[in-house]
Amino acid sequence: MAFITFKHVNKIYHGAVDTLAIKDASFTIDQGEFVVILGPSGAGKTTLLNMLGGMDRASSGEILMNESHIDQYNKKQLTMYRRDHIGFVFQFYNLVANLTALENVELACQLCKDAFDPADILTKVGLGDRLNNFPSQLSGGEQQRVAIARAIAKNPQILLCDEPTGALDSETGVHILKLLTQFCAQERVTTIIVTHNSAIAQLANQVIHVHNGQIAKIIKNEHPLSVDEITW
Ligand SMILES: Nc1ncnc2c1ncn2[C@@H]1O[C@H](COP(=O)(O)OP(=O)(O)OP(=O)(O)O)[C@@H](O)[C@H]1O
Repeated sequence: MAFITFKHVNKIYHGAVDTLAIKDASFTIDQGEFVVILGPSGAGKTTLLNMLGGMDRASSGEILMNESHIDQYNKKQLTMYRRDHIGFVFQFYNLVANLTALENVELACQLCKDAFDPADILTKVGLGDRLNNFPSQLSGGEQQRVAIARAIAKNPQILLCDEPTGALDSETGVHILKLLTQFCAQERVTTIIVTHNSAIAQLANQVIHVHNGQIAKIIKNEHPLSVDEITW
């Protein structure tokens, strides 16, 4: 049994005009995999990630994590699922501006059962000497490292990253990808990255190509490249 399963998932956004954002998506992800969801703007990548992370619901179909039916969870169960199992990293970091780096990570850990020590994790991502800096006193790459520390410190089973290097120059992006791949390998945390950057796909065990709301193809990669080997 796979760790994560999507079976015939559809997502319709209801509005003045209904949008079928995801059509009949089926795939599986194993524990500890590094997965890239790749596709152009508007393809439905974020919609897939939000359903995976319990931030949004499928309109139909099944979503399972460890044999639990996420698609049937009520609001409270979804909150617990997000809190206990999911770490999120966003393109624009989403840090709290009036909290320091340390306080941002502490805040995310407060409600978690098995959280790591926030200062330890910030030190691991190379920010041991920046604990008391506010986001505005950090570079974009450093802010993203705080955001990764915040997601990792919860000790999640799944790390979901939406264009985590999208706002960074390529050199800083490489540092961020190294952190993510190292964490995935060392802690065996299933890591799923949404991007339109096909270079990043070379790092993945599995690449899920999304076009017009459909899974266009799924490529399994027995020998993913390391971050130093990829060409941008
Ligand atoms: N809350 C919403 N309400 C209505 N339509 C939405 C909503 N969110 C997304 N959509 C639509 O669903 C489709 C898929 O959007 P989604 O954000 O998942 O794409 P994406 O591949 O992540 O794009 P990008 O790379 O630009 O972020 C798009 O047509 C979008 O306009």
